[in-house]
Amino acid sequence: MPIKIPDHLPAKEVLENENIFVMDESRAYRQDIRPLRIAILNLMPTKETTESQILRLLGNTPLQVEIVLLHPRSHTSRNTSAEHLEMFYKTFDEIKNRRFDGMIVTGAPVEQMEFEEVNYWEELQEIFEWSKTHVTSTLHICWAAQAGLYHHFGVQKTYLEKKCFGVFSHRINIPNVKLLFGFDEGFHVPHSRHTDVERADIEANPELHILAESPEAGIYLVATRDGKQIFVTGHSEYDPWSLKWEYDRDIAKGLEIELPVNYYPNNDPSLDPPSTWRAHANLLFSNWLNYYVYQETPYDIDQQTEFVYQI
Ligand SMILES: CC(=O)SCCNC(=O)CCNC(=O)[C@H](O)C(C)(C)COP(=O)(O)OP(=O)(O)OC[C@H]1O[C@@H](n2cnc3c(N)ncnc32)[C@H](O)[C@@H]1OP(=O)(O)O
Ligand SMILES: N[C@@H](CCO)C(=O)O
Repeated sequence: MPIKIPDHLPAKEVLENENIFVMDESRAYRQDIRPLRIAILNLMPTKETTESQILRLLGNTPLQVEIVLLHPRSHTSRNTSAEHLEMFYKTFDEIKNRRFDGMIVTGAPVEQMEFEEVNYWEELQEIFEWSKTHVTSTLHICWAAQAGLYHHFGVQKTYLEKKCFGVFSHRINIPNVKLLFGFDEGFHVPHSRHTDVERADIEANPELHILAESPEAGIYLVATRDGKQIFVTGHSEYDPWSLKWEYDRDIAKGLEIELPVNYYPNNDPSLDPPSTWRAHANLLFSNWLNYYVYQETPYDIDQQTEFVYQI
């Protein structure tokens, strides 16, 4: 939440220069407050695990957040029960006449097929188009980041020779961007993917900015200039155990898989992996909710306004 301080207090300029978000009294007085409406399009097979991971991060804010869980109607889930979906989820058709302050689109284990082979691709494209007019800011995670970059900007994914698997160190590329407020210069994020996006393909589009990346794992955070679309190639939302489950699963299946990098103490898979990315994950989600959703969305959500923020 922003600090509200008197309009002409000298500390206002000092804090603004340090990138602390300060709201003067006159703006604070004018600001109306209501719960934020966030849609979560959950494409993961392990939907219940992902629900906890994302809600844990969205819950770490003083803002009230109202959640609408979505699943693609054009896909029959193998790993989540129909009862669970019936009880807790809606489909796009049921909500497409509403507007949302924010939307999160999760990853999905379909990255090794072409986008057009994914059976809900057409529906996802329809949702991506709708998000441009009905959602203030959309956060795309892992495969959804690749899908969104491809749909909106024609960025192709590329196949990695070896799975990018582990916890990698990252650095900030552009200082003073609100999504990265409070971040340390170096921070850690898990990645778990067989595909990638190329720097040159992102840089070729002047609308896109690479906000953070990793020398080993590559591009991590990309945003449009107005912050309306955020693309996150890693899994900051993962639990400490998520990479272990994936590693154990692949070993049990007899798949070729190396130990996740920089994960187990002494690279010993019998030892408990510590979480080294939780603080960053919380900050990423609360910065997004605060600066890209809450501060930008209109009080009357059905009223369309232009974004004022520019990176
Ligand atoms: C790059 C990223 O975004 S990473 C994020 C993805 N990571 C994860 O999902 C990690 C957790 N997932 C898992 O561990 C595994 O997917 C498991 C254990 C749940 C299932 O593994 P498997 O049995 O080998 O795969 P399965 O055959 O069930 O297919 C996996 C998923 O892909 C879906 N899928 C397969 N083919 C298609 C297709 N053509 N179009 C759309 N979805 C497809 C399956 O339907 C299933 O998803 P669902 O449960 O929502 O229906
Ligand atoms: N994180 C994914 C990558 C495959 O899409 C997994 O290992 O399940």
